[in-house]
Amino acid sequence: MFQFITHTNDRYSYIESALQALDGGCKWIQLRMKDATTQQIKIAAEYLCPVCKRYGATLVLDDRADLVIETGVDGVHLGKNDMLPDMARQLLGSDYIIGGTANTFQDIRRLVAMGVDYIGLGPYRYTETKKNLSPILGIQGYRDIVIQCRKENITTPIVAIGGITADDIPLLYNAGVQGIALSGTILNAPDPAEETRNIIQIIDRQNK
Ligand SMILES: Cc1ncc(COP(=O)(O)OP(=O)(O)O)c(N)n1
Ligand SMILES: Cc1ncsc1CCOP(=O)(O)O
Ligand SMILES: [Mg+2]
Repeated sequence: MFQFITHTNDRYSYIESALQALDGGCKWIQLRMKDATTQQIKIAAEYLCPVCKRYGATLVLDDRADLVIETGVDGVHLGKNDMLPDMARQLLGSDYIIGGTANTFQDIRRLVAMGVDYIGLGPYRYTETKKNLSPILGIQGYRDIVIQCRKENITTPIVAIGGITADDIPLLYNAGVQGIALSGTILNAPDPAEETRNIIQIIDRQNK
């Protein structure tokens, strides 16, 4: 599992960042547009929906469960300040993907009880991409939390996030996560589509 989280810099808009990742073979985009208006998010989501379908990629929105059905995306990623996942499930039903953010094992327990499809666990390390970061987990944090999940037979996929680069991926998979979410390391690479290809190869090797 590899999710690209959209961002913007002096070279790429949010939409262009998604197009770079799609060109590189990414099959799962999260449209995250912090500080954008509802109208801007809707326009970007409605543009990316058919593009992602052409690429055979899944598209989820960050935060905005309320816009999922009307924009036609595949689901939503919810943080602690967003709609509760069980409320989102009531709104969306079982055909949509709902992800939730965790920083601790207790967060994971709560999210699993609310029926999320996957968990974004982080941050792995410091990142400029998100303000008000939760405490950094580091590799030992992931190892400890994965062990606790196994003890309680929690099998919801865990996606590591936060300041992750290509070099970190084998270590994180060895710690027991099932997926990786990336933004900056792709967007800031000299050739983001090429970096996406490189990362997909690394992840494929972990899954063999
Ligand atoms: C895969 C994934 N994991 C965690 C997050 C963080 O979500 P959230 O805590 O809601 O913070 P914002 O992204 O909304 O700033 C995520 N977006 N994706
Ligand atoms: C959205 C989010 N949530 C925790 S860290 C993060 C940012 C991930 O982006 P990057 O890969 O650039 O650190
Ligand atoms: Mg959020």
